[in-house]
Amino acid sequence: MLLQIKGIISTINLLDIADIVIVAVVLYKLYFMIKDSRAVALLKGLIVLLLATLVSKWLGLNVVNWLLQKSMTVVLVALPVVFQPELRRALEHLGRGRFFQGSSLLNAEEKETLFAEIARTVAVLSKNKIGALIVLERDTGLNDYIETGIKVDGLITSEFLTNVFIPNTPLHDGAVIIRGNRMQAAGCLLPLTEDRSLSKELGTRHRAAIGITEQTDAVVIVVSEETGIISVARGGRLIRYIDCDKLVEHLRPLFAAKPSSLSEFFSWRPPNAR
Ligand SMILES: Nc1ncnc2c1ncn2[C@@H]1O[C@H](COP(=O)(O)OP(=O)(O)OP(=O)(O)O)[C@@H](O)[C@H]1O
Repeated sequence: MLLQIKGIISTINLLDIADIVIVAVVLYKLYFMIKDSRAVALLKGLIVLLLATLVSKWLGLNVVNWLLQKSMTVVLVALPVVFQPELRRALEHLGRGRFFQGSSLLNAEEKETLFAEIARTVAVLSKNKIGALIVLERDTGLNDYIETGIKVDGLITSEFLTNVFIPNTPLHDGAVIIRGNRMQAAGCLLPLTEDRSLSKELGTRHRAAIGITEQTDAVVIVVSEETGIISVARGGRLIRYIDCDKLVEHLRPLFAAKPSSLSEFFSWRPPNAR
């Protein structure tokens, strides 16, 4: 027995170890990607289906086994369709490494100015219960959504941004999209989330904020017209009841200069704050 183990160990070379490490890291990342997501429920369903298939084969239930095998095929074919947004985000994340990415649009000082202007705007809007939807572009281009609105090219200042959301003005309906420190468009239409587990009190403004962050890596700030509550959406999750003074603290890490693509890949976790 000991000799056998020694024999196996002596056949393992560096490439085998690298092979095992890569598979382990990929499985570990995969686990964190699907943890807390709807993929977990689906994975459980698949495991049940797999077990049922094995048991039916073991018991000799030929027709049941045949049916289960066919349904496994159908489920596997349907997976890319059902998880299109998740797959898209994962692939975009891979392609978003430093190697592929242009340099950040803003330097540290410009970012701080932008965040301060946004925080001042949000404070005014929240206090006066003026609804707002502010989308901050990150690495995923938002041109498709910019096209749905009215193009506006202007440096973000608190006065300018506040003005856009004043009720009954032409641009107040829909979302503002910001790239770098410039507004690209206002009155933009965003995709609504289809997440049925969301609280009924969240209307289309909040659902649009979550929707676009499911499909892109954008960060969205929402001010509720009804309550003045400030929320931040990212990665398909909504963090509510954000203190206006703390908004910058929420934004800063999301726009921090990135480490190399490799270390970013290994350190990535799906956002899970709600
Ligand atoms: N798909 C969308 N894309 C962009 N903006 C949208 C979208 N759907 C709704 N909105 C904005 O949200 C407004 C309606 O908000 P609604 O009251 O339905 O949402 P809510 O989440 O309850 O927000 P609030 O708390 O501000 O009332 C619209 O007037 C529009 O400005």
